[in-house]
Amino acid sequence: MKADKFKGIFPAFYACYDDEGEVSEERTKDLCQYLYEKGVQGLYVGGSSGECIYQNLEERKATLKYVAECLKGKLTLIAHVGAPATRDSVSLAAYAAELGYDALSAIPPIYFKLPESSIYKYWTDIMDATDLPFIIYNIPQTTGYNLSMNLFKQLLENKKVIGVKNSSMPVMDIERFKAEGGEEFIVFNGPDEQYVSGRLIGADSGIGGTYAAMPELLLRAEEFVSAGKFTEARKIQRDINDIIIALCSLNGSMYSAIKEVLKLNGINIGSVRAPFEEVTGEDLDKINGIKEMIDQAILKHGCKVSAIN
Ligand SMILES: CC(=O)N[C@H](C=O)[C@@H](O)[C@H](O)[C@H](O)CO
Ligand SMILES: CC(=O)C(=O)O
Repeated sequence: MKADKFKGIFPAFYACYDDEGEVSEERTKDLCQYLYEKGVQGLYVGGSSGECIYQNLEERKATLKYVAECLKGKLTLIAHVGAPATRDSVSLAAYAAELGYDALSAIPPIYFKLPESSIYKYWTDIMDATDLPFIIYNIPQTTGYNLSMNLFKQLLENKKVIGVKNSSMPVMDIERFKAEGGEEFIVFNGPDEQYVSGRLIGADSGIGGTYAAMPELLLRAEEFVSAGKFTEARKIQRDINDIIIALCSLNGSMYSAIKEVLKLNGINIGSVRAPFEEVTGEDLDKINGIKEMIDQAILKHGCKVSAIN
């Protein structure tokens, strides 16, 4: 197991739609190329940011396919295959393996409040479907289930479990998962607002829903952390947080705000799917200001604008 390929900055990939709201091959590949050129280490495809819960299986498979066609062998690709029914997750997992993804990941079952035995079975059924390594996704804010140490330890007995993406807010959860998982076990920081603190307390890497809006800043934060430059790291985290708060302060979903920012960067991946709401009216005019905040922060912190050239 080469842990290094799971180290670094992994933007959560967005759903890319055409003007009619259908998954777009061309726009999916545009976003792939854009992020590749920024120098990120990998992508987390089809998660919350991929609007997975609002897409059908065919759409999710199409996205997995377009991303693999563009970036397989170039970046580390993690397929999120969580779905309400185990059979759909298994079908997505098998397809991701066929496409050559590097790892699978999944949220726990949603909607029904199932016992831990069912959650264990759900994740294990996904793992049994392929030879790929597996990354547990703990995101209690959206799933209502917070991974217990008990179930975590049980899952660690399966050698396919190589990591956890932890999005719960206490950074101590990251510390505990790392302590229990061990040196080789990969812990991904979930909350982008706590990237620096997550890394300091034990996270190896980060997967985040806002990274693709400002990959330069996250890559730079990582440079500061790995160089032990903690004052600089804290300062860039503050600017990242101001940007996230601004992205979340508009009248539509954060993903809509981010997609509008991306449009200003020349990347049109359409809008968001209902029930997510679009940013509209006067709030749409505020996007220019957010893009300006990102550009200013990129300059201020001496970020590389492109990894290629
Ligand atoms: C609750 C949630 O969606 N968490 C995401 C994944 O961990 C984050 O990446 C957020 O999108 C990000 O921290 C902005 O709040
Ligand atoms: C991290 C995130 O936003 C996702 O699950 O896609």
